[in-house]
Amino acid sequence: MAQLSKDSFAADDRLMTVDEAVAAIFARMPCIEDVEPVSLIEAEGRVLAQDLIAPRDLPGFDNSAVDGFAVCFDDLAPAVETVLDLGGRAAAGHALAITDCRTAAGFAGKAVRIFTGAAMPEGMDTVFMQEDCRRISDGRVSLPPGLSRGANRRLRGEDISVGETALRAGRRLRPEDLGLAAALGFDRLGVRRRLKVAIFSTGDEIVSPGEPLKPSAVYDANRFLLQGLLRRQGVSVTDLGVLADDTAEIRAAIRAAAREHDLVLTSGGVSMGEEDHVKAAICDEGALVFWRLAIKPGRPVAMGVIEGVPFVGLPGNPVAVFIAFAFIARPLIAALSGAEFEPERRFPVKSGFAYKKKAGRREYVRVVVLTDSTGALVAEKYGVEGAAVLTSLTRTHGLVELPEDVVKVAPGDVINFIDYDLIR
Ligand SMILES: Nc1nc2c(c(=O)[nH]1)N[C@H]1C(S)=C(S)[C@@H](COP(=O)(O)OP(=O)(O)OC[C@H]3O[C@@H](n4cnc5c(N)ncnc54)[C@H](O)[C@@H]3O)O[C@H]1N2
Ligand code: MOO
Repeated sequence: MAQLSKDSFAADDRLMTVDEAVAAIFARMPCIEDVEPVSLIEAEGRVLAQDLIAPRDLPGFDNSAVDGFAVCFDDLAPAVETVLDLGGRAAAGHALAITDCRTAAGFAGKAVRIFTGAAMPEGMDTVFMQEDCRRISDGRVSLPPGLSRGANRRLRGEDISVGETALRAGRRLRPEDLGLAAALGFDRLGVRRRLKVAIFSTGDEIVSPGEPLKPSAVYDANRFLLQGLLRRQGVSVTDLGVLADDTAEIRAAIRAAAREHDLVLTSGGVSMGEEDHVKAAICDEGALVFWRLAIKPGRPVAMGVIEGVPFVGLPGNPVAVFIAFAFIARPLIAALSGAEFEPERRFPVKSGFAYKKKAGRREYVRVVVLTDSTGALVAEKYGVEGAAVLTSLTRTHGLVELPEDVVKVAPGDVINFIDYDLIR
């Protein structure tokens, strides 16, 4: 794997903004090169390694979008109903069956009974839906006026034409992408190998669920939160458990993890106290590339390079883990995996709350989104604020993003909402 140098990022005294950190990650982070072929069904969530070029037109032939009657538009009377003889039958997957021998030379002046997906008979350009037509018993059909030329016909190549780029390299493949690839005839795709990510929690007070809880200990929420978040990113996760607040132990564990993985993530131990050993371990074992960003929650997040492998020390508070993961670790994973990364869409909503904040940092407020009596979407802040409050994540819909320059929000102000589904 390509390795990062110790001086990959330049740090200065001012707190870096989230945008600066992400831009630096994308500018400097080498992505994994290895590509593996996988079956289409295994490709969901994986990162496409090369552009996928359409080897054929889609659809491959002009065909009917409805069950009904195909005609040549020029055979229709402009303003009144038209009665035509039926000359054939076109069913999907079958050759056109000519039912009227007299028309074997062509269908001029005839209609053809046609079904959805059947190829358009040559020379025909328009299809009536069967429920708009009247069958006349002697093999004729009455067609109403008013349809436009080309109605209910799907043109060859209207979805995608041969030679066009169907999916770009770097696409994290979604179910609909697999549908498109399959429709173009691909049964395997070249994807980047899964990123190998190691995680561990730190802290003398942290106990794995299932174990007895000593006084003043807490159960490890972060490893489980993180594993879920990581799985959704399509990476392979190694759970290294909980490490005590011991710099030597943490240093050794991080070094060993870096040798076997593409990325190491920890939680806890990155703030100011003398018990915060993770930051110290990164400085000793490798190089700190940033520590503390202009973001709340999540400010103490640390990033480093150990043995050429990126390392992110997420803060201990679970909400800080969630947010620093969404806005720092997730873009980093995209960069390392060679995946495209676009800032997730923000939706304007009305604020239902008043809020004050410091200039210069970006804040994320956990909110429920409701509809008011005028039909407008209103964001209501969750009642309990702290970054340790897990129910503030489980009982809300998403985050309101308050940019660096904002210092206060009043009820009724337009603010930007990000649904959790877009960031995990
Ligand atoms: N003097 C200062 N104190 C703190 C600052 C600061 O700037 N100056 N920053 C605060 C902020 S903001 C955060 S966030 C936390 C980050 O602290 P650490 O990353 O050093 O994390 P810990 O001190 O180890 O733990 C913080 C908190 O989270 C709990 N925790 C830790 N790991 C887990 C886990 N796996 N599952 C559940 N809960 C966990 C831990 O028990 C603590 O309560 O620092 C503030 N302090
Ligand atoms: O930045 Mo801390 O993450 O608010 O609790």
